[in-house]
Order: sequence, then structure tokens, then C-alpha cells
Amino acid sequence: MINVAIIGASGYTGAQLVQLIHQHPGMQLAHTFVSQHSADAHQPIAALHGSYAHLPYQLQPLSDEWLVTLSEQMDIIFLATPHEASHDWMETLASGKAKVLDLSGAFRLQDTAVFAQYYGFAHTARSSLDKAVYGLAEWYPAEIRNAHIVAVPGCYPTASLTALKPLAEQTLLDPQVRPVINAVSGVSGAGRKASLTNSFCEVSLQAYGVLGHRHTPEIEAYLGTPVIFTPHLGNFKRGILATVTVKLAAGVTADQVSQAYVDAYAEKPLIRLRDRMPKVDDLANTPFADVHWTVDETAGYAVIGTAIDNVMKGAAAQAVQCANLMCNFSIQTGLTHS
Ligand SMILES: NC(=O)C1=CN([C@@H]2O[C@H](COP(=O)(O)OP(=O)(O)OC[C@H]3O[C@@H](n4cnc5c(N)ncnc54)[C@H](OP(=O)(O)O)[C@@H]3O)[C@@H](O)[C@H]2O)C=CC1
Ligand SMILES: CC(=O)N[C@@H](CCC(=O)OP(=O)(O)O)C(=O)O
Repeated sequence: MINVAIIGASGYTGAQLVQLIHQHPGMQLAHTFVSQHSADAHQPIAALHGSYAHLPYQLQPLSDEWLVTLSEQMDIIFLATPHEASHDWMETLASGKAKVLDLSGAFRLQDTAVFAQYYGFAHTARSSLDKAVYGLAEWYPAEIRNAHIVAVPGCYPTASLTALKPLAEQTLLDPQVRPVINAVSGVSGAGRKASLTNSFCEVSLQAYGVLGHRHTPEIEAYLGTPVIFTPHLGNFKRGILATVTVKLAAGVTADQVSQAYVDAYAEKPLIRLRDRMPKVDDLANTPFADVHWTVDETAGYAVIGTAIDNVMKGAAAQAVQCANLMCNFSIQTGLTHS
């Protein structure tokens, strides 16, 4: 059995990971941590998350000693923590035998100047950054298999890159026209901590982070081309719907576009090619990404719809996909029943 620890196990993505590792046939959950002075230390996870009331795990307070012990004793460590915490702990956690998968944004951007601009603090963990592999599971399986550190993608980049990479990889996009990504996220995307912006009476469908969201450089880095990305907050709990408009390269046909998606995803068990535009309720609480596209050959445009659950495929389930690759399980182990 693969021994696993989860740090940040009280949060939305951390608790989801607890549930996924609990049901995983090849992994056992040895430790579930919160921060050292957390108000939730020593609480059972069941007391915080009613949907996990059947799970037997208790939250332990983390310490510097534990960081070293975990790096030496665990096979896999998941960090479901804020960017700064992941950044500060990675060098120690990755110094032993344990492989580390970080759900935060701390190790996704290789350019530390861009990182400082979008994350608001300096990156000082260069050696870990050099080892980090981007965990977009359907696109970088070979790199992920051999990785010691995986930077699990953000939720919006997962939806956006899933829509765009099949076309970009086959050079079907017009290089002169930026893809336009409009995406709506449920409120769980902002994490469990209360804030005015995310409170029930305040949330109303609204764009935010316009022309400045930190996921723009992440999408551009792994797509290889600039984009216009506009996130929106929606008044629902879970899910992301990304609607992506692209200008196709001259002469590209609808059949070529369809073939690009079939080539990329027909053999991928967690990507579902749909015959209509996806909707979030079809996959909330599941590890799937649904994709559909429509092409106007005459005008040379395509509109692609992608839906994911932000906590699952956008974070915890994709992290488990990566861990499966690193531990030589099939990519969907513990995530699907068929
Ligand atoms: N929610 C989502 O849809 C997605 C989130 N992510 C990323 O995943 C990470 C976790 O997100 P999410 O689960 O939503 O966050 P939550 O706010 O729900 O949970 C954060 C967890 O980290 C712990 N934590 C908070 N501050 C610290 C600290 N300074 N040191 C150590 N532990 C700390 C919290 O417990 P405590 O404070 O009690 O210690 C809690 O367990 C974040 O980096 C987020 O950006 C990525 C993709 C999607
Ligand atoms: C609705 C909402 O607030 N979503 C978050 C993104 C969540 C995510 O993917 O997180 P990281 O890239 O931070 O890991 C946001 O826009 O900041």
C-alpha cells in the first residue's frame, strides 16, 4: 500500500482528497493535518464536513518536526494549502523519499518575476521549482510519472487548457487572434474560509479579475499563446463552465476540429466528449471533464464548452490522477467505478 499524508485536510480540496484516498484501493491515509495553531486541530473531519461523517480521520496540528518526518516516511504527500504555505514547506517536504503534489499555485509558473507579479510574494524555492512538473494529467503523463514534485493545475486552467490544447497542439488556431475564455465558477472555488465577497447574500453572477487574474499567465504558459481570460463568480456551490471562442487558422474544417478532440481524448477515461454543450450539474462531485464544440467553417470560428467540478477535476481528483501515474496505477484508479 502507498502511504499518504494530506496537509490542509480541513479545506474543501483537502477534505475531498481525504474522501478520495479513503476509497482508493492502493493507497492508505496515514495522516491528515491542519496548520499548527488551527482552530480545527484535533477535530474529527466528520465534525467539519457532514458529507464525510462516515470517515474516521482526525486533524493533527502540523509542526516543523512533522515536515521532516513526513518527507522521510510517506510515499505521497498532498498539500491542499494556501500558496505561501506550500511555497514555504516544499523544500523540506520534498527533501526525502516522499513525492509531493501541491494543489496551490506556488509551483505552477517557472518564471519567478511573473509569479511575484501575480501572487504578491517572492519565490525563493528555486530548486523545488526546477523539479516541479505541471500536473495536467491528460497532457503530461510521461513527465508526471517520473516527477518528485507535481504542481497540480488551477481549476480555471484545467477547464481552459482541456478546451484549447487539442486545437493548439495540431496548430489549428489562428496565431494572430487570442482565444477568449469566459468561465463561471461555483463559490467553493474560493475555499472554505468565510469572506464578505463569498457570503450567501453578496454572491451574484459577476466577472472579477478582469485582464489580471493569476490564471491568465498559467493558461498562457501551458498553451503557448496569449489568451483573454475572464472569470466569473456564480451563485452555485460546485463546478466551472468555460466557454471558449477561437479563430481558426485559414482553411481549417469542422472535421479537422472534431478529429483533434477525438485524437486527444477518445482514449482518456475522465474526459467525456459530449454531443451538446456541457452543464455543471452533469458532473458536479465527479472527476470528469465534459467537452463539446461547434464550428462555423465560413466565418472560421469555433466555440468550445468545457465543464468540470472545480474541487474534483479542478483540484483533488486531478491530484489523484497524478498520484496514480506516479505510483503506476491506471490513471482513473479510485476515481471511477467502471
Ligand atoms: N477550491 C478550489 O476549487 C481549488 C483550490 N485550489 C487551491 O488548493 C489550495 C486549497 O484550497 P481550498 O481547499 O479551496 O482552501 P480552503 O481554504 O478550503 O482550505 C485551506 C486548508 O489549508 C489550511 N491552512 C490555511 N492556512 C494555512 C497555513 N498558513 N498554513 C497551513 N495550513 C493552512 C486550512 O486549515 P487551517 O487554516 O485550519 O490550518 C485548510 O485545511 C489553495 O492553494 C487553492 O488555491 C486549487 C484548485 C481549485
Ligand atoms: C471562485 C474563486 O475564487 N476561484 C479562485 C480560483 C481557485 C483555484 O483554482 O485556485 P488556485 O489557482 O489558487 O490554486 C480564484 O479565482 O482565485
